[in-house]
Amino acid sequence: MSSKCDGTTTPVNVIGILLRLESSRNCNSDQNSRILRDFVTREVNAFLWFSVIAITAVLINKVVALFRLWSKAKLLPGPPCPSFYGHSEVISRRNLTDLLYDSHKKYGPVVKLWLGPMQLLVSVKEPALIKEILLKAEDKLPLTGRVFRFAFGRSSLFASSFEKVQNRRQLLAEKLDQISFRRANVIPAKAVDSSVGRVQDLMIEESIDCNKVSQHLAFTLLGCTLFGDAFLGWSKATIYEELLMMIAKDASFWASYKVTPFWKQEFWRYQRLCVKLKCLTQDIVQKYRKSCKPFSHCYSQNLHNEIKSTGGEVAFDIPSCPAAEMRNNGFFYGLDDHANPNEEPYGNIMGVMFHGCLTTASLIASILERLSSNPEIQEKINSELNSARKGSVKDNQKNVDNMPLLLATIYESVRLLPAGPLLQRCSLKQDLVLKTGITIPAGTLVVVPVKLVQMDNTSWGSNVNEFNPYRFLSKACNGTDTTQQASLAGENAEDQGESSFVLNDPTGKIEFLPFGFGARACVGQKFIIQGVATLFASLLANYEIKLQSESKNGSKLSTNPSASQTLPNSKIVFVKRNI
Ligand code: HEM
Repeated sequence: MSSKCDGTTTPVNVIGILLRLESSRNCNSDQNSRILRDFVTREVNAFLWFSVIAITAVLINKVVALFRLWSKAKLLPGPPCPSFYGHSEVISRRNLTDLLYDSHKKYGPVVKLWLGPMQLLVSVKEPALIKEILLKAEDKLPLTGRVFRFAFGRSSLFASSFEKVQNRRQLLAEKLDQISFRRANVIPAKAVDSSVGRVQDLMIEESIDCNKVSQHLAFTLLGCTLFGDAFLGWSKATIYEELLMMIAKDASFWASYKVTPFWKQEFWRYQRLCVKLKCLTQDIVQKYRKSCKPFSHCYSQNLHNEIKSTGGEVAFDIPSCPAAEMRNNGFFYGLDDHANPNEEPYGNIMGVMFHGCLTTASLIASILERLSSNPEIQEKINSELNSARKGSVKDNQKNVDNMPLLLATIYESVRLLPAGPLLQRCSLKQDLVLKTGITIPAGTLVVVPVKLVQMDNTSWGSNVNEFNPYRFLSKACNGTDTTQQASLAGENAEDQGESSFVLNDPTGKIEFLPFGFGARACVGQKFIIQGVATLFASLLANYEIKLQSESKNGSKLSTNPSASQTLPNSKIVFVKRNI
């Protein structure tokens, strides 16, 4: 007799043995499944415990970070928080610049606002503090990179971390310097030439929409810079411009989603526009690479002859640009690196077109608006242009360099209407400790309200709201180097007669921030100031810009420094000069 696993006994014979074998197999499989069940239960329990511990650790971390942020933020001045969710509701009801204007007035140069329970915004308005922050905080908020990433893929020029953009920034700056040095004048002259053709088409009842023409001039200027001759003969340029503007309209909206909105049809429509733009970018880049002789000698000679034969005049001499030199130094060489897996092919190029077009269009619109409502300044610039031409026709750069009133007009226009209302910075990893002892916690969105800084009467004088390019000029005394300061404070230099002026270049002054400052300042600043100056020199040589009579009354800009200074988009008229 032997016992079964359940305790019963079976006789020792063949059948018995078979039955015993069978029962022991059953018994083993029961045991196995019990062991398996125990194992699974233990594993699941271990996993659950691990998850609970991990989630608790994350939560504790968050709570500690929250308390740390709150305790540090408590020391910063600012309006009391209306709810756990911060000031978001107040901000959505009011313009942020207006809110900051009132808050700075009440709380001083540093003000905090809560955008959410974990998102702190600190605004700084005092020049010394601004300088320190813009030099110390080199990162930007991740949202900045998201606008470009959503539209054009991963980019190494417009990303939030400074580490990622450092190299490409330097490379772009070098390329733009080369362009400024070699062909600063030929680009705008051609841009004007090609744009004016379009300007005629855009004319409705002899007047033209200021924003539309500015957008077109900016697009042509940037296109000519990046793609050379290939751009001027490109049949798809108009579609490219339209696509770029359609994307620009929605870019911030889609980037504001924390989770990519795959479920929205409109999002896919937007993505299709971005893909189309990429295909067109590829097309023009290939054309550019094939031609690879932007502004060749041949073209400039033809253009020169053409203009001479029509009796017109170009503002400046057109330099030749040897093809071999351009082939080796092609604009995209190194800038759009296809071998880099962290970059979308053509992403940087689309990013530069996007940012460059929007900001430059806003600057051109502002200048057109100011010039059309200040005909006396326009005429003075025109006589400045005539004397510059008499002086050094051969030296391209010197011509705009010798036009201080034109340059001052550009600086004054961008002071009154900067491309964006805020500069933003962020120190992603470390707290920012300022010399004054103020600590701004890591991850805080630090903003500089550019409009408020550039409209501050303590830096710019009592006439801060007026368009007065003379604030950037000093009177040159008897041709000597001695200059009389009539600048920043905005004294009326124009009252000092028709004597020659020298420009007090505001670049690098912390009260003048349209192109930012510090490690993340705009790479295109020098290039675009020179480009736009040459563009206007060419434009004013051929046309007088006038405000259409019925839009005169409605075109006054607000004089309230906190008010959002958007241009009224007046209708302007280009009147051909008799030359
Ligand atoms: C009137 C025209 C322009 C204006 C007003 C303008 C303004 C600005 C501003 C305010 C910034 C941010 C600076 C900061 O945060 O300190 C910026 C960044 C930048 N700009 Fe411009 N910009 C203009 C044209 C251009 C052009 C034509 C290019 C290139 C061809 C360019 C390239 C860049 C780049 C690459 C950055 C990113 C810098 C970074 O994030 O590190 N900009 N620009």
